[in-house]
Amino acid sequence: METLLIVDDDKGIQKQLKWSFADYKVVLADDRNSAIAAVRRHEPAVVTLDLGLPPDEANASEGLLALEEILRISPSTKVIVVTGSDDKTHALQAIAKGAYDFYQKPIDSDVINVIVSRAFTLAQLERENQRLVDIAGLDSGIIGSSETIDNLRSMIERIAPTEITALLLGESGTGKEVAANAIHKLSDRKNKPFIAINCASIPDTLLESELFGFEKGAFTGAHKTTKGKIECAEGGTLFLDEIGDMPFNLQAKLLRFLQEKKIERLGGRQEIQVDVRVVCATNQDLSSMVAEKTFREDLYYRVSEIPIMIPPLRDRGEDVVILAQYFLTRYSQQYKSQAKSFSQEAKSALKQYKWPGNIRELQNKVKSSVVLATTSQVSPIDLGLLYRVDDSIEEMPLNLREVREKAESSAIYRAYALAQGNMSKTAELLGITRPTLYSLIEKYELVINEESVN
Ligand SMILES: Nc1ncnc2c1ncn2[C@@H]1O[C@H](COP(=O)(O)OP(=O)(O)OP(=O)(O)O)[C@@H](O)[C@H]1O
Repeated sequence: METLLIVDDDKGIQKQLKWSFADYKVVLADDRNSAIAAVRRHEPAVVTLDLGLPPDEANASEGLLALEEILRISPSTKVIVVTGSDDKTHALQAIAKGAYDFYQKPIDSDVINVIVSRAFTLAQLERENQRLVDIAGLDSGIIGSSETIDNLRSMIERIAPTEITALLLGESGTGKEVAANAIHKLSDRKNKPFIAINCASIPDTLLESELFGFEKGAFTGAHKTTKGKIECAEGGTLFLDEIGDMPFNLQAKLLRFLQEKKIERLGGRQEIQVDVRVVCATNQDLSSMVAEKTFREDLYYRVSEIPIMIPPLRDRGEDVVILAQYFLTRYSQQYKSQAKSFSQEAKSALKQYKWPGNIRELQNKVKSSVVLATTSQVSPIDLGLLYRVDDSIEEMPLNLREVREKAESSAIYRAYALAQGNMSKTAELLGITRPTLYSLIEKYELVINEESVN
């Protein structure tokens, strides 16, 4: 239960307020000293403070001093000042000193309840944000507090200061580039460039010049000598994403750079010494590529001195909610949206979904939910996710029609999750046609992700 401190010297008002705040643990104080003692002892998130405290009941000097002291001891406390019916001046003075809001007597319990409950909501959100910042605040930038992420973070902290070549393995969108960047940021190279290049997204013919650079006149269109990504990363870190897509004929040249730290630009005759640390990533099975002779064995051993597995989001437990809240806060500020938190159903839906696109998919879903949400709480509908009520047998209704309906919607949800959102596969798994699936979804008012209707 949240603690609310009421500071008022009028016993009648104390009683009235205590009675109207039955949902909180109410602590009472009747002057500045007892108010300060209560703040230190009970650390209330919200305080209502009558500005007319003894020995200056007719004015606001004691109340304003109490406000300053409370905020000095506990700057995040939400103080709602209570003033006389026509005392706007002191109310505004209090706001200028950092009070959260003001309220003018006579007391209307409905109105003051709304103000206090909003203050608690804000305090709670601020606490949640602070918790996320604490978790995320680690220099690594890798958000999450699950055991798998803790292990990943400590592994990264250990290898970052060394020159070892790490091979980051994991599904698409799990945060391989984030991990590579963390290795860079926690190393002595942190003030030098971090350069990422995705070997799969650059045509084979261009990859060599992108990486190694070229001399003027090396090929048609090479109007001036240009440095490649390796030289641009001098002193820093080069992240080679999708290393499995490196063309075979370029692999020998890459190996030479990794072993001797020397490169030659395209069309150049001169060797250039470079000081670049390399981190690689792939979601392919490099060892079977070695067996199939599409990836050089010597390069494989050179790039995978330490293989690091980045776990998929579905194996990170509560992290999905922590990450979602982090993205929600970020996008809500960016889009000036009123969406501030997730409903209980939305949190369950986030945990139930399998996230085939991992954190990238989560990020995109949260981003659109921020735009779609019409209230401060994001629902599963805003996220475009299905939400399944977890029923234990004891909680199942005895009415057979209801049991059937619940079982059906639960089966639809499971099939949908197994089919990773593909509607044709969902229908196939359930042994029904797509139109029947759609009519069941409509009947049970299940929410589906429109993007995945295919
Ligand atoms: N732990 C994390 N904390 C915060 N954001 C994260 C985290 N992991 C990933 N992200 C975000 O998720 C998105 C995808 O991450 P990233 O590009 O690092 O994945 P990837 O595994 O390299 O993907 P791909 O294999 O498709 O290149 C990025 O926007 C990234 O900022």
